[in-house]
Amino acid sequence: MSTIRPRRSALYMPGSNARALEKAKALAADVLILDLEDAVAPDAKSVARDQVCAAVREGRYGSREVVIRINALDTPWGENDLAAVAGAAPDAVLIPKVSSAETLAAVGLRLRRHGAPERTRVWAMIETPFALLDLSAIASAAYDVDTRLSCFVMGTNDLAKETRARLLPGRAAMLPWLMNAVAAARAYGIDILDGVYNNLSDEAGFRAECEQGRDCGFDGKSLIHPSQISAANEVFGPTSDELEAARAIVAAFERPENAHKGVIPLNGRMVERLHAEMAKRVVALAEAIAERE
Ligand SMILES: CC(C)(COP(=O)(O)OP(=O)(O)OC[C@H]1O[C@@H](n2cnc3c(N)ncnc32)[C@H](O)[C@@H]1OP(=O)(O)O)[C@@H](O)C(=O)NCCC(=O)NCCSC(=O)C[C@H](O)C(=O)O
Ligand SMILES: [Mg+2]
Repeated sequence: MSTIRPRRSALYMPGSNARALEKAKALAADVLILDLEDAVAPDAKSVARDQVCAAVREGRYGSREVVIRINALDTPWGENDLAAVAGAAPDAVLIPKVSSAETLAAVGLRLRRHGAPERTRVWAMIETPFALLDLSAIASAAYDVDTRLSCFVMGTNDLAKETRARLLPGRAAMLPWLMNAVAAARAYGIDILDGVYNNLSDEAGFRAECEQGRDCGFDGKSLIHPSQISAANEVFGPTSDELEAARAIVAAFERPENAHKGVIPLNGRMVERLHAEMAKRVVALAEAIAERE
């Protein structure tokens, strides 16, 4: 089993907000997304870029994964963002509004030219109608090591804007796109994070959407406020019952009498080796979370 990096909670913060960048050092989010794009007004773009790169260079974010979202390459800021971010060496650069695999190839090329270290990965926002029509090709960029692609992040606000679909409780209109994106990510072995929930005062609605995202197969949820972190961590992490059940499955297949069996009964259920693989992943995720905490 490859090393698992918990990505239950990914908190966006405006790169122009120095207080938020500082506060993030003590928050329990698995991932911090320092934003240079939509959360930053045009006249604050260059100050935000300098501030974010300085904060990332200085570090002190502990085990949290630090990701910088740049402006798209076809905007007035994108090229300068990418050059500056390559030097700051975050864990990943998040590219907004990716509509084709070619964009990811262009990003990979520039990161190499600007001397970004190998450990800096590329994450892609899925938030345009063209991306929805070409998910498989975009995800397949992960097989080209030069693109560094390792994670998708859903941009459900932009999807609602571009398609005119409504973001209603249950997200019926979005579900086909969400599930196709999950399938594309899994096909090419990358992680995928769900979109944000905009209503900060609706805790029950937020939790329900986290549960829906987890049930759809997402690795975690992108967030907009620190108050959303603990519910996301809870929902996207294994419960103690799930962990106990997973350990029981792993242990059952390790017993000598089951060594050559493909399927066994356990506590009244059929359990196959594929369930043992799933169980091993649950155990590994729980261990990675425990290590972090
Ligand atoms: C949504 C907010 C503008 C609300 O701000 P505010 O009313 O100031 O929040 P609070 O007063 O409740 O803040 C309390 C303290 O917490 C800190 N804080 C708030 N938000 C963050 C954050 N995101 N990260 C870190 N720290 C945060 C405040 O500084 C307060 O601290 P203190 O002074 O010590 O009390 C605001 O929450 C916010 O800006 N959120 C992020 C918005 C954002 O980044 N949006 C862009 C990403 S979403 C997106 O683009 C999705 C995608 O592309 C799509 O298309 O769907
Ligand atoms: Mg967006």
